Amino acid sequence: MTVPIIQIRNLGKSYGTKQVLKNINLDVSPGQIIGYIGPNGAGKSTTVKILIGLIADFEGEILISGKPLRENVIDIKRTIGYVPENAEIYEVLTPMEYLDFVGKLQGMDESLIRQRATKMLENFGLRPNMDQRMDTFSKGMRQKVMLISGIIHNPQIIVLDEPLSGLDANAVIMVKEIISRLAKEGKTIFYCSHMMDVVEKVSDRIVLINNGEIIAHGTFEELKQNSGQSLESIFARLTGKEDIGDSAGAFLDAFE
Ligand SMILES: Nc1ncnc2c1ncn2[C@@H]1O[C@H](COP(=O)(O)OP(=O)(O)OP(=O)(O)O)[C@@H](O)[C@H]1O
Repeated sequence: MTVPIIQIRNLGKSYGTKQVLKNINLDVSPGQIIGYIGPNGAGKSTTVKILIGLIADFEGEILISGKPLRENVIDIKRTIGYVPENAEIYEVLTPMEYLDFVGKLQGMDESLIRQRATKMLENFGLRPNMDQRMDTFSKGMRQKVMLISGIIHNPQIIVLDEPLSGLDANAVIMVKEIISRLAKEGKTIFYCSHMMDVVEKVSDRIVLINNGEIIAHGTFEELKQNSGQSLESIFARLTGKEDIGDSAGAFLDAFE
């Protein structure tokens, strides 16, 4: 059996007296794509921030490639790539300057950064903008640069928080394909999203969290077995929000 690359054991997190993660247990094998989904405020970003070493104060244990995260955070950070949904990007820089900065923080050689960045920017259609300041960029263009910055160092684990945010249809197709190919190469993908249709298509396993707890876990086929429903309906049912149509009606009643 493959040794899990990520082992999350009894993970808990509180902000003051408010407990936002409770007893999260999860093993992820190399090459797996985990879809981590849950409603707003469920605890997805908190889990991710702990996983990438941004939040050090948590209960339980996380092992990455068998090593405890707490004691090996600097080394482990180099093996993880993170793409946040809304990153503070240094707008006064060009994509190339920004990627050069990020790559050097990861200990990469300048010529390798330039080579990879050029190729990746080019394939995202950003070649004409490579040396333009990013303050003129659209949200989607920035998101493409963020995606590249999260993977340029060729990490073993890639954590994506709503990576498709702001991307146009073609870019969405391309990123889905990139995610699948990275997984086939053995990279492990931890994919947080609200876009159920995409989660359903790209993930090997889906983990649904609500109020800081895992409430369902399995392949999409397993989750759907009992209900025969789409992931969106399963999500609504399990998180107790089956009356969304009523809520939408009530929302619009405000105009009356
Ligand atoms: N720094 C913080 N201090 C206090 N409470 C926080 C902090 N960060 C998050 N929370 C709370 O923790 C809970 C989980 O938040 P988190 O951002 O992890 O959820 P999420 O699932 O990522 O939500 P979303 O889909 O809206 O991004 C929420 O109730 C949130 O208000």
